[in-house]
Amino acid sequence: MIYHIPWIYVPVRNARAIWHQVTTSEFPEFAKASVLMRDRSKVETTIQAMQRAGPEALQVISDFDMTLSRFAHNGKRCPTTHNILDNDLLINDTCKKRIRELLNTYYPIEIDAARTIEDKRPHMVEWWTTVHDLLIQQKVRKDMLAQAVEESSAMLREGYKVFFDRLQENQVPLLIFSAGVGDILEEVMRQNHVFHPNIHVVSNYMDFNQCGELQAFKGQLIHTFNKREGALLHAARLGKLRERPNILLLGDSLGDLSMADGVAKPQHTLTIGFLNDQVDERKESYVNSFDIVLVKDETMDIPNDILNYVTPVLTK
Ligand SMILES: Nc1ccn([C@@H]2O[C@H](COP(=O)(O)O)[C@@H](O)[C@H]2O)c(=O)n1
Repeated sequence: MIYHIPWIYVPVRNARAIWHQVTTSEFPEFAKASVLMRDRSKVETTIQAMQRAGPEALQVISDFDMTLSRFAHNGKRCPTTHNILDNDLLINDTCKKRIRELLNTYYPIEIDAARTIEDKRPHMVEWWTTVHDLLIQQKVRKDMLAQAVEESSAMLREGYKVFFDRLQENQVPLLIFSAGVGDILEEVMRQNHVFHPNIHVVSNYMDFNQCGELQAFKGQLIHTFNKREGALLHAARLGKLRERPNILLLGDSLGDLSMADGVAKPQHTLTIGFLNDQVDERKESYVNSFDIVLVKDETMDIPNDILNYVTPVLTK
């Protein structure tokens, strides 16, 4: 007989094994129905090893859009950093219409479980470059960005403050590696009072002319599926950060798994994947690729629980 229990994805073949897993866990929070794991005992051993090494050995590498920020709230989609620019303050109606058409064309390709990453890459380059060109044509104004963020429905995941503050208090570096728009994600964090000094951002930053109008995007384009190149390119700039051997990695796309490829000598890596959309189609590949998969979970509860084990509470 094959039993299925919520937090373990693979079928368990006998009642003794189930009893063992239910009763011997040091990590009761993994019993949440939204938590899937391919190999729970490996996850637990990794957390224990990270705990022994302490916060000095830890770094967190995270994607931003739909990972630190929410995918949905009260049944409505929340905007990505690109979508926040869809505002009358910044772009005209024709441009909005075109950007929405592009989203409807390319987002389904980005999340299509039947296509390979190699197949998706050229489409992503096309999507990002077309949208960036449109934004440049609109001469998006730097002084309007903060208001656009204020007026947007962007939200960080529930429990975000505990997450950001805990990392800052323990001086654990947080590397945000985003294919979104760097200026916008910084502003989202600023307005939520969590843009702490331990945060380093690698993203697509806007380049403004002397009048404060968008004239280009800086550096090499980052899209969902070229983060490995970005990680290697920025490795030198990240200096000491690269030397922290234990990594907690958070992402919402299989492309995010390469965000840690620039780390010098990784020892213990724990990957958490937020599975927000196309759950049934993508569940299997996410469980095969991430150590922990959080299904339609809009909270930071599991990352916070893990940080509880690995970093001490220093205030209150
Ligand atoms: N014009 C665009 C381009 C991309 N997006 C979405 O933004 C996300 C950014 O990537 P992360 O690395 O931060 O996850 C990506 O998943 C795209 O769906 C967009 O909304 N508009």
